[in-house]
Amino acid sequence: MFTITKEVYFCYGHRLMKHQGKCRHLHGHSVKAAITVMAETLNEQGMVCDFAEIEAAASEYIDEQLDHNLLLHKDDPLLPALASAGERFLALDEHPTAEYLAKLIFGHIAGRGYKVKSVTLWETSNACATYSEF
Ligand SMILES: Nc1nc2c(c(=O)[nH]1)N=C([C@H](O)[C@H](O)COP(=O)(O)OP(=O)(O)OP(=O)(O)O)CN2
Ligand SMILES: [Zn+2]
Repeated sequence: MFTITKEVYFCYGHRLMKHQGKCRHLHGHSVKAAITVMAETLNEQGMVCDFAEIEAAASEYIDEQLDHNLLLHKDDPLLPALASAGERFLALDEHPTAEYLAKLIFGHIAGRGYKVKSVTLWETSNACATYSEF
């Protein structure tokens, strides 16, 4: 089995409503997502696929949905105020943790036909979460 990994960088604001500490308050992160795609055989170019293909598949989702956005749980009481102020935000079905964001990115890239092994989201320089289905 071959694997390749492409890293993409983006940033967002969020808060974790149920967090017992400081993360329940609005704050932001500049993050790295490491996307690993696998293949049993190489294509005619000798690749799993071009790194640029993974970046393109990731960026079409990340740039539109996550990057420079405010990621909040759909039940966050801030949502009505943000909407009436005309602020951009994304209301999520689950808490905007690194785990859930890794799963969202995984789902998008897998949905584009790539055999994704894992997505690891580095939320800080020393903390990451990984989603995989294999
Ligand atoms: N399992 C998870 N734990 C935490 C998440 C998460 O997404 N999944 N998120 C947060 C905060 O949003 C934020 O990422 C803070 O992380 P943390 O590493 O605790 O914060 P610091 O950078 O302040 O850590 P230090 O290493 O102590 O500087 C919290 N937990
Ligand atoms: Zn955070």
